[in-house]
Amino acid sequence: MHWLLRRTVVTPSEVFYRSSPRNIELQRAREIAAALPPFISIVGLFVDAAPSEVEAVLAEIRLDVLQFHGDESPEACRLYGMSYMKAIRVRKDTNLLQYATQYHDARALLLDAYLPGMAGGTGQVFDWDLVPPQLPLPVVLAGGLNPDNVAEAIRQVRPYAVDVSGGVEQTKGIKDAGKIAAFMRGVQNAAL
Ligand SMILES: O=C(O)c1ccccc1N[C@@H]1O[C@H](COP(=O)(O)O)[C@@H](O)[C@H]1O
Repeated sequence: MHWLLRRTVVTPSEVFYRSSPRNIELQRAREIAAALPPFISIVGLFVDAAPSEVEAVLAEIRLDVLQFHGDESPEACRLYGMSYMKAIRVRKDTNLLQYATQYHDARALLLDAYLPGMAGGTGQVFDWDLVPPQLPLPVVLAGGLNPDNVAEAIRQVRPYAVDVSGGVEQTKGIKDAGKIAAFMRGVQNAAL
């Protein structure tokens, strides 16, 4: 789920990554997409998926944005001619300016925590001081955000949007409406 900060817009993500507890089958993803009101963007999350896998999803569901959360090259991200976000798992020596150049046509860089052996969705926060203030691409801040820390994260990083998964769940894969509402209040409290 992503929150754009200038306007409060919520964009749901559908996870197409078999190793994730949040992985969703095509049929269910289609049902969710069909139930959404108009003007809501749907993000499809992939981790090093084969092009045939991404194409199979695109043939069934109208995704608006692709979120590449693995080690996809810029060329791999461009294969579909669609808007995409590249997720970068940030650690001390990550050169985000270099990534912004490599993925210059991405709609945003999505910054997540680095945890060895894990693609993402870890619920871990990374050191927000590692985000340079003048990145030339919009930043979607992710990684361990929750209702208690999101306002501080926004004040410190000033991202274009925030993204949360585990921080608004009851159990892995099951979202909690109360926590989502609390998270939204946290976003509004940041008062940029
Ligand atoms: O949600 C997952 O299981 C997942 C698996 C593989 C890659 C990314 C995944 N989720 C995304 O990770 C970030 C941060 O999540 P969290 O808030 O720390 O739980 C977010 O973009 C999730 O959509």
